[in-house]
Parts: sequence; C-alpha cells; structure tokens
Amino acid sequence: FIPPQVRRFFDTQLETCFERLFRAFNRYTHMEVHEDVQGSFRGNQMYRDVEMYLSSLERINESDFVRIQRCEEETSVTFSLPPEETIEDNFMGSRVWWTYHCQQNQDSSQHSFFWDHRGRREYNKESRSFSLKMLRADKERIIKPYLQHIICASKELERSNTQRKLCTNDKYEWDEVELNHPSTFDSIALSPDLKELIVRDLDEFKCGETYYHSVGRAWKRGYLLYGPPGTGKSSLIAAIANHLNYDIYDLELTSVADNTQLKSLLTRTRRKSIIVIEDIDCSLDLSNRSKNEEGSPNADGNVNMGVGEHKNSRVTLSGLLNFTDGLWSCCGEERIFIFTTNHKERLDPALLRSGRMDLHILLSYCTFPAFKVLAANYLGVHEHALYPTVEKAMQHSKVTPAEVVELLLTNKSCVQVALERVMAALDEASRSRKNYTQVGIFSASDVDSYTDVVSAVKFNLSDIKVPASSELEHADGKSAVVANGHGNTNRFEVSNGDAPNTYCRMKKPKKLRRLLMKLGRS
Ligand SMILES: Nc1ncnc2c1ncn2[C@@H]1O[C@H](COP(=O)(O)OP(=O)(O)OP(=O)(O)O)[C@@H](O)[C@H]1O
Repeated sequence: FIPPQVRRFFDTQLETCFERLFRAFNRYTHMEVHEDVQGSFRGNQMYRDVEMYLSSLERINESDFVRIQRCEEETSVTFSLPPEETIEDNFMGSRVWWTYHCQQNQDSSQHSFFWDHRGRREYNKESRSFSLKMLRADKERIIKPYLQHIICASKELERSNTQRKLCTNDKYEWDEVELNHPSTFDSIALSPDLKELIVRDLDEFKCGETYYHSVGRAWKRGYLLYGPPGTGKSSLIAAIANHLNYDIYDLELTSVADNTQLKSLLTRTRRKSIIVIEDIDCSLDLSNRSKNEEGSPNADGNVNMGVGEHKNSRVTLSGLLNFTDGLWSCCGEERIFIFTTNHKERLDPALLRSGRMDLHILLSYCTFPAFKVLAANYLGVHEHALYPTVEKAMQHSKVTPAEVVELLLTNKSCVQVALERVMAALDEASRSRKNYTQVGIFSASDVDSYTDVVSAVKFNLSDIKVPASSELEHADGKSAVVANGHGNTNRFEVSNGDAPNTYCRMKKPKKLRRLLMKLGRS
C-alpha cells in the first residue's frame, strides 16, 4: 500500500543511515586499486606496483595458495595471490591487509582493452583489483608514505628482475649484451677507507633524487678512476654497476664521428645507467680545450681532437663537457659518468673539476690490506705465517693487484707456494725498481698541495736525455732524478722530498711535462 516514491525515499535514507551507523562502529577503512583506469588503455600503474610489491613480501610464501609466474624478460619467478586471498603487511608500526579480487565481466561493453606486443587490441575479460584495509586511526599518518614506499620498492624490484645490459656504441645505435660481470665490493681489493667512501657516495647518490632536484642540479655524478694498468679500474666499474643494479654504456669515443653523433648516442641512454669512457686520454686528446697544436678549428669553432688513431674523430672536448655538466646533462637522469685513465695529468683541468668529475679515485699498487682481501678471496686464508714478511715487502715494492691475482690464481692449490710466488714477485719488482725512478710533476702555480701532484711517470733512467746545460745529479730506486737545468728555455729544478713520492719544481712545467711524457711513452 505504500507508494513507490515513499518506499524509495525510506530505502535510501535507511541505507545511508545504516551505512553511517556501520561506519561509526567500524574501526577500519578500505581502499581499492583497480587494474584499469577508465578512458585509458595503459592501465593503472599503481595496480602493477602493488602487485609487484606484494609478490616480494616474505609472507606470501606462507599462504596456502600462491600463484607462481615468470615473464620472458625476467630472471626470477614471482609469487602472487590467488583471488580473495589476503596478506598482511607492516609499515611504520601499523598493520595493513591487502586482498586480491578478480571478477568475470558479464557485460562485454565493460571489457577494457590493452595492446599486446604485436600491437593488437586485446580485451580483459576479468576485472582485477586489490583492496587495502587499515585502521582508520592510522590512515592519515601512514597512507602517503606507505604508497610511496610501495612505488619505490616496485621500481627497485622491476630493476632487479630485469637483466642488466652492457651496451657499446655502433654509429648512432647501442648494441646490447647481457651484463654478467661477477665483480662486487666484496671481491674487489681496495683499502677499507676507500671502499667505504665509494659505497657511501653511491648510496647517497642512489637515494638523492629529491636532494638533487631541491638544489637545482641534474641527478648525475661523475667519477674519475685513475692509476696504473691492472689496478682494478674496470673491475671497480663492474662492482659499481652490480651494487647499484645499473646498466653500463661503454662509450668508445674513437668510433664516434662528431659531436652530433655523440649527442644522439648519449640521449639514447636509459636512466639508471653508468656511462663509461675508458682510457679517456687515449680516446681523444683532451689536454687543451682552447688550442690544439696538431689540429685546426672545425666548423663549430672547436678544435678537432686528432691524435694518433683518432684523427678522424671530430668529437670535441666541449661536446663532451656539454653532456657531463652542460645543458644536455639533464637529459636522462640518474646517471653516473665514469672516465678512466692511466695518466691523469694529460687531462684538461676543465674535465676534472667538481660537477664534472665529482670524485677522483686513485687505484694504485697493491697494499697489504688489499692483498689480504685477494688472499681471502682466492685462497680462502685470512692469516698466515708469511703475512708479516709480505706486509714488509709491500712497503718497498710495487706490484699491481692484477699481478697478485694472477699468482694466487695459478697457485691456488697450495697456499704456501702461492705466497712464496707473491714474495718472489715483490722481490723482483724491488730489484727492477732500482733501474727506474718516478717523477711526479707539479709547479707551485698548478697545484695547492703535495697531494695534488699531477701524476707519476715511470721511465727508465737510461732513457733520460738531459739537456746539455743540465746534469743528472742523483738517482736511485727511491728518490727522484735530481737535476739542474740552466738552459734559457727549459730551466728547471728537480728536488726530492721526504714524502713517499718525489716531485720536481720547474719554471716551465709544460715543457718538462711534455719531455717526461715522451719518455714515459717510449
Ligand atoms: N683491486 C682489485 N681487486 C680485485 N681484482 C683486481 C683488482 N685489480 C685488478 N684485479 C684483477 O686484475 C684483472 C685486471 O684488472 P682491471 O681490468 O680491472 O684493471 P684496470 O685498472 O682496468 O686495467 P687497465 O688500466 O689496463 O684497463 C681483473 O680481471 C681482476 O681480476
């Protein structure tokens, strides 16, 4: 007998009253994350983030029912929830519950679609979602950081599930292969302080997005690795890539035709990548930005870097600097530039300054702490009766970690023999050093302190052609060449200091540097 309008009025009123009453007594709040977004065929990224995040929770293995899956590109299997299963999670001391829902779409007009890998339109016949339940009291405090936490975790998981790549340049394209280098910060022999410094710097960089943006800088970092051959520069790059889970772009500058090609290649690099230029001093003549003795200015007004085998390359130092610190440096964020060289002194100071090369890392001859790491890795020994003798010998002789590694590897079946071979190598190095000397070059105007000594050039004393007006006064295994030059043009004084490296002072540092480099090369 009640008219429908009145009935409907009471129905809706009662329903909302009941809902309000129910909510007043309900301590929990619910949220839903649907797979599809209306009007968009790309779907809901948050849904994929939640799915990825939940699959990484350890608790998922405790469920009685789980789904196991592996995608073509991924390296590991993932677990996921079956429909109507719930999983609990903890965040900032609060508990939350996720439930997976999956319903068949009855009405075909509701089917959302997506594009498959061949570009064909595919329809979702199911409607999938996750519901999140948490205490009403916790909602305001944790919801935003919790969702942010899920987004970050899912990004990280996606990276770690995807095979990392090692890319090399071929004209305008990158050729990719899988990156499987086993080097890590545990396997690499570095002094503990240096290792800690590098790892801390990398970790700060990795989490530094907000910081870099807040100070108005591109989110990138530059490392210069320098030191003699075989001291672990390439191994360190691989360890950095493994630590950060980044791809490596190994840029062969000698095969890049010009700045345009360089620009095109660098803009095609992905985020989370390390761009490496090995032996940068051999790739291009980067010693001077403003003039070039061998080349002439090109159409850009820059100088062609033509030395030796890279005569055809028209890449300029300015072109390279534009990417390390110029306008183009912000194209593709979260990138690390690593340049390596055996001769730091040959590089233009413009390339070395902070903002371009933020950290200069010297990888030098094997020290005793580094040797202990290698012995532990290759022989499995942490202490040995011969260690004090090895330690003493290492203070006077120089062998590279690569030489030590080779000896340990070939004699790994007998610890005693391996250590004796290392001792013999140290002895040999010490004897041959008597015929060599090392001269670090600096002039008061070039550098501020002794630690800034440009680098050491190793050469045989018999190779030194002292100018007629100069004299080779003193030389032995430890100290520098001590000579006095009184010629008009290359008057220089070389003295040895008390510090472990020797150095020279000169009026015409460039001239002497060139002379020493020639000797070093020959
Ligand atoms: N510090 C180190 N820790 C562990 N292994 C090292 C280290 N240095 C060198 N090695 C070993 O020596 C080999 C050569 O090292 P690597 O190629 O990294 O040296 P590099 O400094 O890059 O040499 P180059 O300047 O000639 O390219 C590596 O395969 C590695 O096994």
